[in-house]
Amino acid sequence: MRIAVPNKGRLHEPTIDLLERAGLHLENGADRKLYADTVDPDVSVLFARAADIPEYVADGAADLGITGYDQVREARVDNVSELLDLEFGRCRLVLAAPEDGDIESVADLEGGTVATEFPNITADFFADTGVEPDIVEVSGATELTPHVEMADAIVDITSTGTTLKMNRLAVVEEVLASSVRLFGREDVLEEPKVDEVRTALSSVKQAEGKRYLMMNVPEDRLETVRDVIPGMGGPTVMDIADENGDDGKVAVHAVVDERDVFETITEVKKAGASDVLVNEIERLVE
Ligand SMILES: Nc1ncnc2c1ncn2[C@@H]1O[C@H](COP(=O)(O)OP(=O)(O)OP(=O)(O)O)[C@@H](O)[C@H]1O
Ligand SMILES: O=P(O)(O)OC[C@H]1O[C@H](OP(=O)(O)OP(=O)(O)O)[C@H](O)[C@@H]1O
Ligand SMILES: [Mg+2]
Repeated sequence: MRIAVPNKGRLHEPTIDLLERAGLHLENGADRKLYADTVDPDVSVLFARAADIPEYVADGAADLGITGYDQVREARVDNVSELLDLEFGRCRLVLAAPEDGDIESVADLEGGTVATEFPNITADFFADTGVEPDIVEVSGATELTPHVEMADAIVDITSTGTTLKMNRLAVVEEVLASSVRLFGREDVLEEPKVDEVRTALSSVKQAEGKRYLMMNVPEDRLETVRDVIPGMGGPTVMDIADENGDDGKVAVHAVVDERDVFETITEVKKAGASDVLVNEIERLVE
């Protein structure tokens, strides 16, 4: 099983980091190499440009791919399926035009020109609107094209909006919302390894929003503490082995939403718990 991952650019680091956290440690993968092995002898990694990854997967150079949804859509590959939203690399493809110009709606682009690094997505977007501008493909610095009379508007990536603002461009309409996805070629999806990889990556995502709470609770307060612990299933309750005689306490462990931790600590303290520890969780397979 081979996974294609971004070789550089902003998606490279977070993707490698995710694979590592998922337990798929890379080996022999020094920078600038084309391939790397992983600790799993059945899983290797191919480094490729973010934009090339969907085609590599579709054509069989790799079986699974990790790249932006925008790239998957732009490649128009029809034999791959999405397996998991990895929820980083969040951005929007937007139609944007000069702030103080005449383009205020999609309809204003009839007979106009739109520059983009994403000609297929742009064509699909306009096909749905019935408006038919010329679409000009550029390979970078798209934001400049309206100011050099190459285009009336652009379709480009935005996240913080800084680049658009710097270039005095305003969003006319959202074209596509994107984030990084795990996807695979349809003829390999039934292989058990695909699900193993998907589960490993998803376990990291699951763990990100959770914390592992540990606390000591007097046995006679256990039910009260139980009642104020939210989250996954019931807490785990363990006897505390105590050489100096039983002091009537148990250890309570629970997985709790990160957002609930603050309130939960207040509540369990009130209910009689002590020695509360909050731990990060590396992976969580439900
Ligand atoms: N500003 C941004 N915020 C969030 N995600 C982004 C942003 N810009 C790009 N992305 C996501 O990252 C993907 C790759 O962009 P990136 O700029 O890293 O590569 P690239 O410009 O294609 O690299 P190169 O052309 O140098 O190989 C995009 O397709 C998109 O999914
Ligand atoms: O809304 P913002 O936060 O400003 O982000 C948008 C910018 O980010 C991307 O460029 P990137 O930084 O990847 O540089 P690149 O043009 O070299 O790919 C994208 O092409 C936009 O130009
Ligand atoms: Mg870029």
